Amino acid sequence: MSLQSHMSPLSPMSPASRQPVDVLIRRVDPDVPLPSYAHPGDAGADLRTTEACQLAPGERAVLPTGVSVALPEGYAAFVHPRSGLAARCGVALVNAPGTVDAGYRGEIKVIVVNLDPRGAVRFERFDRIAQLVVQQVERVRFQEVAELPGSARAEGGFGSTGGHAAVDGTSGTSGQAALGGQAGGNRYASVVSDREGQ
Ligand SMILES: O=c1ccn([C@H]2C[C@H](O)[C@@H](COP(=O)(O)OP(=O)(O)OP(=O)(O)O)O2)c(=O)[nH]1
Repeated sequence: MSLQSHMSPLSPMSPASRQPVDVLIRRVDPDVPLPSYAHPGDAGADLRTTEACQLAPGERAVLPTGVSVALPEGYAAFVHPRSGLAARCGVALVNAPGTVDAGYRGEIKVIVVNLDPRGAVRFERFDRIAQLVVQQVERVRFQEVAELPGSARAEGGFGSTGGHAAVDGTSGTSGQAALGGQAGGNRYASVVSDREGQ
């Protein structure tokens, strides 16, 4: 019997059909728990800080995780924020997602920032501060051409499809530049009309 004939088209692939990829890991801090997935099906394995740290509003820090890895060629790992810390405390990663290259053998670090305008955030040693997502990545050959092939989106970007009240084209020069200034066609009125049409 083929695999497809006894699986509904909507059923997820059986976990047994995808073998985990082995990744060599070394503890820089001998006591740190290894990164682990909290639930079956999770994409990210939690990373912990090996240093306690307190961040005032707006402050950032580069925190050590106590581990280094050797990823197989063709893979990279991405350091992602934890949504619970973001929603409850305003903690973000400055460079989210951080990229860990296959050739990197140093300790994985996490660049946290406290975006809460009022409250300080404190991390204790071994608190889970981020999650590591390991993915296959392509290397490409850039082929220079004089003209690119056409597409439906063409050069539209930076809010060209509307839908955000905050995109009013008036706050900040960098925003204006990104929207193509006054001629960008994405000022507040056009965003409102876009919403009314939904
Ligand atoms: O959140 C992060 C991001 C990066 N790294 C490590 C792994 C990565 O392979 C290396 C370099 O990262 P990246 O390429 O982002 O840094 P860069 O500023 O471009 O430095 P470099 O010139 O060393 O590539 O730093 C981390 O530990 N955590």
